Amino acid sequence: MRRAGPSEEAGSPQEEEIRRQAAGPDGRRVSDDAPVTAGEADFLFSGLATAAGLLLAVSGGPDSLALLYLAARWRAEGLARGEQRPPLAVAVVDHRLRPEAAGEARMVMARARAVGAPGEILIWEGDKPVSGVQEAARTARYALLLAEARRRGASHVLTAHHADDLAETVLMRLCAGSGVAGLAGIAPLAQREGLWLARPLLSLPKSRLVAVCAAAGWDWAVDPGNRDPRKGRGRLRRLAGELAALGLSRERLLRLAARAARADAALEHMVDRALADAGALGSAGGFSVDMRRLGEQPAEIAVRGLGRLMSGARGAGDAPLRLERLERATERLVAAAGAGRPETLTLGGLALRLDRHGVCRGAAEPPRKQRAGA
Ligand SMILES: Nc1ncnc2c1ncn2[C@@H]1O[C@H](COP(=O)(O)OP(=O)(O)OP(=O)(O)O)[C@@H](O)[C@H]1O
Repeated sequence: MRRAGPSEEAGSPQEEEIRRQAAGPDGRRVSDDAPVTAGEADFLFSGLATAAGLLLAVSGGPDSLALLYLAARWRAEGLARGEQRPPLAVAVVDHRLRPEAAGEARMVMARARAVGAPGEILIWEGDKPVSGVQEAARTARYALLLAEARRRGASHVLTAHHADDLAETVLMRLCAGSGVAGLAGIAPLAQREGLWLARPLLSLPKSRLVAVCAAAGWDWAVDPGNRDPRKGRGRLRRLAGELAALGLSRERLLRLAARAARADAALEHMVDRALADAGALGSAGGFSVDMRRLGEQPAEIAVRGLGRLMSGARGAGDAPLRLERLERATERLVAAAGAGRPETLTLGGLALRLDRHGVCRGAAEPPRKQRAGA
């Protein structure tokens, strides 16, 4: 008898569960314009009930105002039923890049007060770079949010990333030729500098978050996330209809992300074993690994293993390693280890030295001056 294979049409387990919980008694599909129900929010926030505290990152756009509304309702209704709920606080970052941002920040503070959550306006002070300002703003934003969470004793920073953000990210990564980890898109929960970054709304389309604000009678700022339609994400957003007509719909992109995330988790599990097998030792500042043993693994596992050791040895704020460079470095080290030949190379601020026994040691590259004098 032929066993049924995995269904191509099934959504991610989380999506399915939300549809099941939110569908009416007759099991109808939830409309993309329906506000998020209290039952759905219970499910979306269920993993956060025992957190030490939640800091909500609210920009004043409809997505993050909906996050504020839903989290505050979930907390109030849960407490009223005698259930455990963490304290909430709100933070808005004024990057001092747009004059309207100050007014938007005040509006967010008023909403926070209205739901009884303490709030803080965080300012990105100082000179702004001429190029790459959006990237620098994002880095500064997360640093400010994490510092504020720490100050308040919150364990989690919550952002309002949603399904359209996730689909767009996957599309951008496809365009950039990313690997499996990149195609997994945005993680619903990730550790960042000893705190948690949580995105509880990732399975909901943006239209449902707009519907939450509309139903609550909450005005929102003209979406600060709206981008120039001629560039990057804005351009992809403009093409979304055409891509969907070709079959590259939001649902398919989400399915791809869920499958990539599943494959990524399996590969990471293999990396754990491969590194233990290759006697890997790592700390902030350096690592060592038997490259000959690591090189016996499939190339994907060797690349990830070396990448993980390097990330651990580098600073938390360092720019991520470029995948192509990591792939080339792994290839060179594995080939040299196999031939019993010493090799030295530098990558991402680390010097990687392979001895003739196949042991590779990575350490922070000495500053240029010191090297010149050495
Ligand atoms: N100025 C801000 N203040 C507080 N939170 C913000 C601000 N801007 C964005 N956020 C939070 O980040 C989420 C994502 O926002 P947005 O899509 O604009 O980010 P991005 O620039 O694409 O960067 P990334 O997706 O990497 O965070 C928002 O839903 C909100 O929770």
